[in-house]
Amino acid sequence: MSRIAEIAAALAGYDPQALGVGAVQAFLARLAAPAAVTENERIPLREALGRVLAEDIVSPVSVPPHDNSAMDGFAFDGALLPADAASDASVTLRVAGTALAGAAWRGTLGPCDAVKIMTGAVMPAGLDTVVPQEFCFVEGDQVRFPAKALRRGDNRRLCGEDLMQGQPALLRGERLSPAALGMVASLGLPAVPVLRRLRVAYFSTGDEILSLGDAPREGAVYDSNRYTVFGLVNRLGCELIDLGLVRDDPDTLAETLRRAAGEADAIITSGGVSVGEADHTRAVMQQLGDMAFWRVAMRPGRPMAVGLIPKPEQAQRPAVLFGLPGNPVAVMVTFLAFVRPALLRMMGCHERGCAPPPLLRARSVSAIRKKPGRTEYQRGRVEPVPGAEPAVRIAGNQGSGVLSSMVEANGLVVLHHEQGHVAAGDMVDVMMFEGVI
Ligand SMILES: Nc1nc2c(c(=O)[nH]1)N[C@H]1C(S)=C(S)[C@@H](COP(=O)(O)OP(=O)(O)OC[C@H]3O[C@@H](n4cnc5c(N)ncnc54)[C@H](O)[C@@H]3O)O[C@H]1N2
Ligand code: MOO
Repeated sequence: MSRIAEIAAALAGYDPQALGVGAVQAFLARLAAPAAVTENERIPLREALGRVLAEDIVSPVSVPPHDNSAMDGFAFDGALLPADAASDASVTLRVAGTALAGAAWRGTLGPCDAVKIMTGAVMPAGLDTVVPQEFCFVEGDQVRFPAKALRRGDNRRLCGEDLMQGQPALLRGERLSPAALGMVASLGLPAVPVLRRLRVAYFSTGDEILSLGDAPREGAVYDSNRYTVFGLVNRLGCELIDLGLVRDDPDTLAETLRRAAGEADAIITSGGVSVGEADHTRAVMQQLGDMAFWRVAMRPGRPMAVGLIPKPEQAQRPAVLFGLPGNPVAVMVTFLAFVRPALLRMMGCHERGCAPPPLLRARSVSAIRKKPGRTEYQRGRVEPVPGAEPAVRIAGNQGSGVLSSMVEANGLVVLHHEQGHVAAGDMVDVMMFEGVI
């Protein structure tokens, strides 16, 4: 049995002519093998943004490396605070010295001594609490402050409270965010082991498509999908192999598809997956690979093809093909809902990192027409509303070829499979995509 047939057989109620969004996601979770990439390399931290860790990172040190102050103020022994937390008493101590960040104070303390301390300075031995300087009155070498607002241990950061020496700080499969880069740097590590970039080949199909630089001609449109996909794939940190624009000619299509499978782990195409007469794309895909052609119960993005295209060296894992519909917004929506999670899985990301963006609840300013029985994604602009839930407004023309409303939008209003019309003022789910795609 072919791999596609095997996965289809394992999914209850699989119907390629009316596949729900959830069923597509479940199918792709099986098709896109986790960690298609195994080769790894060690690279400088500065180059590692968006890359996927190939090994766990175990903390060689504790962070912070010592107990230190979280405030500019005075360090003292918290045992000197009155037992009654509500007490109006004030505490008066002698200031024995000053501890600076990077210059610890190492003097000897008397029983009622405090040390003036700066944020980040090492806590002097025996002192465990810091009173911020705003609460203090200083006279000569005496400092006085009200006890009321303070608890023992306040304003002190403990050694290892962020990361403990010997503990795993980050796990294999983490896609390195700016915060993760900073965290690795806080451990003093200048380089990280990462998996090699996933290689994604792309080509556009269609005789009516023009490349940039071509003179306009009647009935033709410029190839916008190539640039959208360039942006989408780059955002994920994959290597894009741009195979350009392929005419609707079976030999050229077959040659390009073979080349794509030879060079890449995944292949994305746009156009030619619907039922148009002049399209050879479907036939060529079917001839070269193990394919499924779907009508997904969604809008935009109804026709879609997925499959496996074997590599020239048969022993190697085949390339996963995502044949996206030609309409520019359908490309983006199917990428966000289906291709992106699958690519993340293939890149070696851990499960938590592979999910589509979480949904935000927002109040719809617009009434929205919606037929139950398919999932619809409408471009929307979410704005914060002071003191209330965020509001979402449907952005312009929702035609699946209209990119201007996609540019205006910052999220997709997700109208779920069973959902019907939405009245103005109803709450809806929005998949925020700013910074994601
Ligand atoms: N009888 C039916 N017709 C259509 C159906 C259907 O189910 N039955 N589905 C419609 C839907 S929905 C979509 S989406 C399209 C998808 O068709 P294809 O994937 O075969 O795509 P094309 O026909 O090649 O192109 C569709 C549309 O997009 C424009 N396009 C294509 N490539 C690009 C590109 N690289 N850059 C910019 N624009 C592109 C193309 O000019 C067409 O306008 O089929 C419907 N029809
Ligand atoms: O479902 Mo198609 O992708 O909208 O235009």
